[in-house]
Amino acid sequence: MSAPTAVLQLDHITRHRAGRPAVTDLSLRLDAGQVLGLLGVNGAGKSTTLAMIAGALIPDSGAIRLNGQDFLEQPELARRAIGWLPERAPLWPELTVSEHLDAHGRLRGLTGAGLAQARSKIIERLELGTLSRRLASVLSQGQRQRLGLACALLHEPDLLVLDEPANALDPVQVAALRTVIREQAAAGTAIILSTHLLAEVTAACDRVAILHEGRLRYDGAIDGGDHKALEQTFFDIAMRGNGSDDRMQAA
Ligand SMILES: Nc1ncnc2c1ncn2[C@@H]1O[C@H](COP(=O)(O)OP(=O)(O)OP(=O)(O)O)[C@@H](O)[C@H]1O
Repeated sequence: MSAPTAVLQLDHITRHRAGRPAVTDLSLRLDAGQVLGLLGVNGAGKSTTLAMIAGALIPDSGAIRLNGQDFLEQPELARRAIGWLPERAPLWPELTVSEHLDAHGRLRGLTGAGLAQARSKIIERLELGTLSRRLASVLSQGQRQRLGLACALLHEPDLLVLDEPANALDPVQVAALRTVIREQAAAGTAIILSTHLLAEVTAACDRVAILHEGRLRYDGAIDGGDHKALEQTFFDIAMRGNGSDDRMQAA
């Protein structure tokens, strides 16, 4: 029996920024219902990788496939299949919460009753009801993040891309975010999130990929219990850059 088609497949992608390699020869596979944590120190290439997955940056070389389709050849399909929350949720200060959801829905091909239904559902799920008429300019950091997540989830994407989603959230908001991630994965969404905190990965993900200086240095499952070995691996890679290929696991 052949393996199911991956939701996301990166094949040897490379991208330079300002003339220097930011991501080099990166290959990754992500299946439905999986939560992959992309872990790395500042400048490791996490945001560049996620921006390529979300279609905001084009790789210099390599291929990205979404549900088996070449992403670069079919940007429309990609837009509908992906929900992206960048590091700082890009909001228009003069639009309300509800207007943001409408605008994002239309960009993803939702209209009429379908859009109204999707908007009500996500407002209820992310508890945005009391904020729906508020302008983005007056939202707190946590509320902005919640609206950004609602925009990313509105169209029920196959793939959710979250760049440092727990940044600037308080512990209650972090717990709520993890609940949404777990529920979304249980519903079959493939999720990739970036962080520089190992604890964030062990709490929210079932797999970890460690990037260092733009290269994949480790890819393995996260099991329950003691994460000391993983912590040591991350430390070795981050501090000495010598998490060697022999540590690479099959996910
Ligand atoms: N807009 C940009 N212009 C030029 N170089 C950039 C730009 N953004 C990132 N880079 C460079 O690309 C490399 C990878 O950066 P990237 O932001 O992808 O890493 P990161 O792991 O997300 O870091 P952080 O955790 O600090 O956000 C770094 O060397 C960085 O200096």
